[in-house]
Amino acid sequence: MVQPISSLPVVDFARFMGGSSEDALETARHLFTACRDVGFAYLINTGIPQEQIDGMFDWSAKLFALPIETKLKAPHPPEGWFHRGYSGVGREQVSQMVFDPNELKSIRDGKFPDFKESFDIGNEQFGPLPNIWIPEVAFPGFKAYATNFYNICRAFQTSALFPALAMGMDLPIDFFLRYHEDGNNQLRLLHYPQAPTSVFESGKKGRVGTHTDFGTATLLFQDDCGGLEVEHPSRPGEFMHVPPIPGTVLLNIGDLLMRWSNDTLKSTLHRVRAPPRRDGDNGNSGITKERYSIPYFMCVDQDKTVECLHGCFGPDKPKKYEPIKAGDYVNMRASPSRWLNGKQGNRNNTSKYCASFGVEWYTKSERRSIKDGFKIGRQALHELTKEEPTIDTEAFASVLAYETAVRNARAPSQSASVASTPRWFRRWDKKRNKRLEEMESTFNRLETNQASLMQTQATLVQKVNETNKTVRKMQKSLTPVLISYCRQYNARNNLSNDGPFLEVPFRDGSLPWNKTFGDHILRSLDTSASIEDLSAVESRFYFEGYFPDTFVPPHDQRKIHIEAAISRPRSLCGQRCGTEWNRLLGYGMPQIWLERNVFSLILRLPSTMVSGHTPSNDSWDMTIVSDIRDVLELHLPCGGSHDLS
Ligand SMILES: O=C(O)CCC(=O)C(=O)O
Ligand SMILES: [Fe+2]
Repeated sequence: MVQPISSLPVVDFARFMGGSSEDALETARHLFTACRDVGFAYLINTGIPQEQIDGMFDWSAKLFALPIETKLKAPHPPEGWFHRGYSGVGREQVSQMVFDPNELKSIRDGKFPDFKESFDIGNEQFGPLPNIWIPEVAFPGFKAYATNFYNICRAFQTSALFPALAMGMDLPIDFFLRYHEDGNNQLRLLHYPQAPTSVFESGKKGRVGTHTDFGTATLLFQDDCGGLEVEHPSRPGEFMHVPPIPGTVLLNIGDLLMRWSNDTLKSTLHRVRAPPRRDGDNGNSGITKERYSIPYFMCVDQDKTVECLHGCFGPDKPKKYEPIKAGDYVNMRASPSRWLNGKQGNRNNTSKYCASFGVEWYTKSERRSIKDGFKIGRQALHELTKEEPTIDTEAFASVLAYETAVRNARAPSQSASVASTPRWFRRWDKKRNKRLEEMESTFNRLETNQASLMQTQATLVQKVNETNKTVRKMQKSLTPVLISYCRQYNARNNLSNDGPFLEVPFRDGSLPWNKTFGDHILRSLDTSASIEDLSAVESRFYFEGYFPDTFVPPHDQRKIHIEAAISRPRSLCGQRCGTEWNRLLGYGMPQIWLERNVFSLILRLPSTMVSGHTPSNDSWDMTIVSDIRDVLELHLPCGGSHDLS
């Protein structure tokens, strides 16, 4: 039965935060009695900015309007206790903790699964349970907004709500804060899609089944749809509508705080159904519009032990519960059957109620549909990571963080078995590792190949160097032949002064034409005229090239020597020298005559003049010596010339 109107208390935080100390105490007492008598209250003037709440609802609408593939880029892990990321419609059914199989069956035959989708967000700073975000590129701005809203809720919790509750219960003002240091809280965005009202009324669908929240307390923001129902404080089994009231935030107490307070504070049953029909609505056209809500669940730090609160027990009110570590309590709630180890569950060895969040509450067919949901999630994840197993996307990072969290932060009863790491994840992980191994072995192979290539390259370079050396040697030994050939050609075939001459290499084997010396480019000497045109500097370069280690004569004489070096001695032809010299030196003579004549000439000259090493100022003598050397070099075999090396 549902009462038409709610009669929840309203607690005004303006009087706690901005009023006198009497006002603050009065508000704190009011909060305490609301939590004691009803377990639910509307809070007003919380200081949480309305535009932030509206903004969060806008983001929530945008989020749930995303294509399913995008939403599943942040899949909620299969572990019921790992409340992070997106859960699709039908992924969860909240129900009371029930141990009797028949009762369980009757619940299952009733309204399930919950017709809603959700997205869970935790404290970004809380390592053990990392957030699972949709990659920023796929949903930019969401993470920043949601993180900020989470922090706003937490600020209200720590600066007003918990101090007020502690004050109202005559506990030290920071009492509850000391048990909530980790900020292990959970912001949940909920979306209930629209559906024909009849399906809710016939019980084919539910929104949220009857349950209590299991933590310390919950703040609940709801949109203007309605549908929330809370059990009447004094008439068990009767539910009253708790309509949304603009400017308010709902508060309700959770099971752990009820146990902690020796059942002084009340964790009240509540549920979400289709909102009440408005006057004149005969139900024929009834479509229950979609609904959004945002609960913020506050939880005790996992490692803190809660023990019956001061002021909540006495001679006439004995302690009902053993102290319990919050982590163990969560465990017990997540898997009560495992925790009870076959024993019958009852209100003494467990808490009174349990909102089931473990898959163990589902029937086989439900589990199958859940598995399908996971499959889509896995595929989305695979899509995201298959191209680059080491890609640094947020989703990949989330999964890695999730893996670490599953291994490290698994609640004690679950950590006993590594096998409880979700199978899909282990398979995916195995594949990923295999791919990484393959990549590594490919890389190693490539590295080995590269090393042997480098070895081959080194050998080749060595061979090329050796060949170059040989070529240089050959060139060196060929240089005199080339010099000889060119000069012979120039001398024999171009007796006139017009050229064109062949280029005669310098002694060092380099080719002089167009060679640069500092700013100078050596002009090519293809005619006698070009020799005549040489500047003093050019003639010096040419001279030094053809006669290294030799005394350098004046410019005019240099030109004569140069001409001699590239063709035939000018001094021995033309006007200054008669044909006798030509004949003597063998121009136009057969080789055999030439050699005989040259030797006879050498025999007639002093040895110092022949060697050409002795500097002499006598230009004529120098010219003759040079000419003779020239002829020797020109006409005798290479070995015959002492200068050619
Ligand atoms: O959607 C709502 O208004 C209530 C949700 C709720 O009670 C819960 O998630 O625990
Ligand atoms: Fe709830």
